[in-house]
Amino acid sequence: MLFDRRLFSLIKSDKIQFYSALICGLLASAFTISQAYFLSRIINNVFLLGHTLERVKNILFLFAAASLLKAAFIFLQNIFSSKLVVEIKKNLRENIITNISSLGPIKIKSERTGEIVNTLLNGVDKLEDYFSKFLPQLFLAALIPLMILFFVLPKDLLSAIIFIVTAPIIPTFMFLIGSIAEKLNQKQWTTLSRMSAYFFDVLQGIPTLKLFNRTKETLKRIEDVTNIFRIKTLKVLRVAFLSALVLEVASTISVAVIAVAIGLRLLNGDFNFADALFILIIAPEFYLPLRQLGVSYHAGMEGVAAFERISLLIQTKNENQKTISSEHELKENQSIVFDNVSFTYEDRNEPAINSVSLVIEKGKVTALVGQTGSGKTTLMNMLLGFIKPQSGKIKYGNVDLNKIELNEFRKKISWLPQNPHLFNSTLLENIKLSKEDATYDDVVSAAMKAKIHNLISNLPNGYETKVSEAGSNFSGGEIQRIALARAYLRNAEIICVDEPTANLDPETEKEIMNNMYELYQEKTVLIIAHRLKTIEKADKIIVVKDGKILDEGKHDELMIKSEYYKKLIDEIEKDMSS
Ligand SMILES: Nc1ncnc2c1ncn2[C@@H]1O[C@H](COP(=O)(O)OP(=O)(O)OP(=O)(O)O)[C@@H](O)[C@H]1O
Repeated sequence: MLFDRRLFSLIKSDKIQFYSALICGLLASAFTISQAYFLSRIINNVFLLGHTLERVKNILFLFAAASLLKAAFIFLQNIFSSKLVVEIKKNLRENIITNISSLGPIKIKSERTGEIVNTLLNGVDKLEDYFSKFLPQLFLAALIPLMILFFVLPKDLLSAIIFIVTAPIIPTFMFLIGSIAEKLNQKQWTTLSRMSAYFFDVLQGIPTLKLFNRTKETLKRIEDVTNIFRIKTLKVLRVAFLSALVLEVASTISVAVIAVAIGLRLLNGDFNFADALFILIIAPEFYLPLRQLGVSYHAGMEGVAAFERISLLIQTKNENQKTISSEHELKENQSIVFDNVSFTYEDRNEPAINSVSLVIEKGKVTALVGQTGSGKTTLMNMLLGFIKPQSGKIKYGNVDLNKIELNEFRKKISWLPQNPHLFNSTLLENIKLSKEDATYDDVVSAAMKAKIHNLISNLPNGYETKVSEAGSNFSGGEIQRIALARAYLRNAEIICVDEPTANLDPETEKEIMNNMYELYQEKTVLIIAHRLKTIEKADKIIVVKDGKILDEGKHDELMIKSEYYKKLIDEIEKDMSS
């Protein structure tokens, strides 16, 4: 269905712009009718009645005024439509971004980035024609012919009947052909999305493809994907051209039927010439909105097809939008409790976390240790709110995290992931990301604590230095320090750290680690620990195995009581010495 309620509801607050555009379209058509009326009178008066210029001066003036007003209303219609479209596209993109960010990194990873980018850019752009051309035309195609009929009916019943009989032919053809085109359009859009996702994958994986000498196969695959898209696009265009042709022929024949009916009566002398001319001039205008609807039908279908994908992205419920009730006010400095928490990933049979209960004590350092795949990251992602437990509770003090607004809780957290992301903006902005209202001096002081200030101030542009995409103009150690500066600036009460495992030389690693220990002072810290030093210094170590807590305690205690822990530490020591 081309009149999609969900799409129409996007107009929401911009209804005034939409209806203004519609009213301007209707007024422009009213002045087209006036133009036809005055023109028919001018021709009749000058050629049949032999009136002088002086005598037709008034009608000429009215004709010119109608022409000017028509042009003015078309201009205004375009302005209102453009404003409407800009607003809708802006709201839609904001909506998509908000929804994507509320999904959290785990769900986003399961989406294909290329597809999201295609939807965000091309998909939203496709709606431009839907709102600026198709939707107003849908209303105008219903209203303008009625308006013309209103003027023609009193002058000639036969012409009005021909209009009424022939008018449905164009929409009928349009919907018949359109239903075929609609399916083709959906397929074309799916192919385009897949192609974008594939290109994005290839772009990101170019070094890997080069390294494994797979460039040729990839080029062949690109050729195949592009060819499929070309064939599907041509199919859509073929149907679009065919539909335009059919609509043109149908409207031309209809106008011809009216012309013959009028001509015969004129020959017989039983029809007034001025009225006949008026109807003849106005006849193409009767079919014009229907034909234009046919032309924009293609744009409308593209918009609906694109919206199918967009709606998937904006429908994802923002589960985090919960309001805090007064009894759930967040207090300061509380311990965090995992109470019998379980979680299984969508595409897995075994739970990643299985009935886990643990306490992350306030003001203390808790380290998670365990083999790869044991569930450490999943536990941390739960605390960060990226994953919700499917059973059990996570509590901050007495407050269930499920019952509070996650963004409020997140304000209390600093996160140092293994590979911090730097954005393609200045160093200043990258550090300020953790505290929007920080001053320049705050940023410098945080950078000093993170021991990155000297490096930054020696750069030609200092804190205004542009960071390349994903920080590619900085080393792994430097990126870690910038992330550390973010954490110092944020000065949050809870710090979540996924300890870096690679990319750092021993000296840098030692310095960064020392820096981190300074940051941990008097904070509630949860670390996914990979270093013996960190583990030894932790106030509590939680040993994770196959999604369960195997043991917990201090390093010395665990070395005595847990064989499994001893084995883990042996492996860590081996890794560090290799
Ligand atoms: N997005 C995901 N979708 C499906 N399964 C996942 C996903 N992320 C993790 N898993 C699975 O969940 C289990 C726990 O993974 P998790 O990443 O929490 O382990 P980890 O202890 O942090 O491992 P590592 O030390 O290697 O980072 C593993 O079996 C893993 O394969």
